[in-house]
Amino acid sequence: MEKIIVRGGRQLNGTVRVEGAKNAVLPVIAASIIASKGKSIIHDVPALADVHTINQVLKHMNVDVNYDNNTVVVDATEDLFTEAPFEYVRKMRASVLVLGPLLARYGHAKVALPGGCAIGSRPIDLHLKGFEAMGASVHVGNGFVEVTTNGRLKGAKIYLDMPSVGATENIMMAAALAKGRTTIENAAKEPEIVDLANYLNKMGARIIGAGTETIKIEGVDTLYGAEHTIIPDRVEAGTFMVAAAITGGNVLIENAEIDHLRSVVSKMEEMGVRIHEEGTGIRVIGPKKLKATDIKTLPHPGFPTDMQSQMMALMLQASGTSVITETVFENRFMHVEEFRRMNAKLKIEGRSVIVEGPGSLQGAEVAATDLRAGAALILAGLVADGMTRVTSLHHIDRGYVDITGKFAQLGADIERVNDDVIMETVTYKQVEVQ
Ligand SMILES: CC(=O)N[C@H]1[C@@H](OP(=O)(O)OP(=O)(O)OC[C@H]2O[C@@H](n3ccc(=O)[nH]c3=O)[C@H](O)[C@@H]2O)O[C@H](CO)[C@@H](O)[C@@H]1O
Ligand SMILES: C=C(OP(=O)(O)O)C(=O)O
Repeated sequence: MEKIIVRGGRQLNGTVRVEGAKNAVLPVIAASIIASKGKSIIHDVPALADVHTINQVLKHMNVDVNYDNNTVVVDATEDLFTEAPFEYVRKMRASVLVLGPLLARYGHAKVALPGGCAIGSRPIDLHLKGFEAMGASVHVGNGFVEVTTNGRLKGAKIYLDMPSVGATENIMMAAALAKGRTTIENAAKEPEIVDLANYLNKMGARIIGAGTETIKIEGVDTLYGAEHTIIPDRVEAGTFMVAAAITGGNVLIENAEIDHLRSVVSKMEEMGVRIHEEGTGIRVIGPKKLKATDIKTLPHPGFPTDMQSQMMALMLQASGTSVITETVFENRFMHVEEFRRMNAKLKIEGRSVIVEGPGSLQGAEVAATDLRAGAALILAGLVADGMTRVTSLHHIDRGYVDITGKFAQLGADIERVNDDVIMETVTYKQVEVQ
């Protein structure tokens, strides 16, 4: 079994570069299939398992996709097959983002139902309500959701019950080719929404207001391939910010956008961490002693749920009682049990976790329950006494490129090993000796 092994006690120092954002690149690659003319060239595409999955989804639909040297070239000008099967959606929920583009271009899309996952039930009802408001019919059966429309979608006024990132993206993509104007109210405001709107506008779409709670989309007849560079990954940047802070280190995080991280910066400063912009990056200097704080996850610009578990690791080292309240997902505390295996003092009370610090964390064998939880366990391992072994690495590989190499470059004692290989080698050596 593959494991990441961390031996705690090293301070992290140096420079690390952040990749293009996973949560921006997935909708952008999905959107590239709306272009019935021309190729799209997408730069700063991270070599993640999720990128591989979305590329596979596109290839399955007869799209010509080439990924080389962090650049994806997409040619979707041939006739496309409008289905995404369960084998891809099972691996990555963001596969549902092909619904909007396919519906807009072909009036038909069929995608396996994503189902729940380790952080919550994650329905897609808001995506579907949006499509229905634009005149589409939705049919759910045999594990699939099928969306169809006779002729072109029609622009509509759509109010989202909550500012869902995926629903905002799917509706924005569908509306780009609809007849007339679509208005999305209570839209998600995440930087990744802005990145997608910028890319769609380069393709010929007419979208204004992305990044605010009202997005207006004037439908056009055709979209064309376009060239685009993906924004930096604010969650990867945030993860390295915590790494610097938790080890009392001094790290320059390059290619990080401080404006995308205001809530994280503000909370970490409250904890005593020094943070400032430096060139195109962020410098983070950890204090000798961290202070406790409280956090509530919220849609952007509130504190991001994708940084909740990493901040929990940081709070475990802070003096006093901290409280984390998770309001975005109903079940995103699976990492609490794993932290407890490392001697963390944590108590779950409804949607909050009470963190008692500073703890004396102990190395243990722990499992990544989702991708951010995996990163958080590595962070805890950086300061734990002894050796921490993190398993279920497929989760981490969805969202982090070479996390082991990047931490090692900053001075961490960390390696990725395959136990099976070690066992085989040991057995072989024993045989030799005998
Ligand atoms: C690929 C990607 O970009 N993933 C991000 C995206 O996920 P995703 O787009 O799935 O997240 P949403 O913003 O849609 O979900 C937020 C909340 O709304 C609920 N909901 C959502 C849609 C819907 O139709 N009905 C409904 O009830 C969800 O169950 C959840 O409780 O935003 C999340 C919230 O910032 C992040 O944690 C994920 O990393
Ligand atoms: C929850 C996340 O991603 P996804 O929506 O792809 O599961 C994440 O990036 O933390």
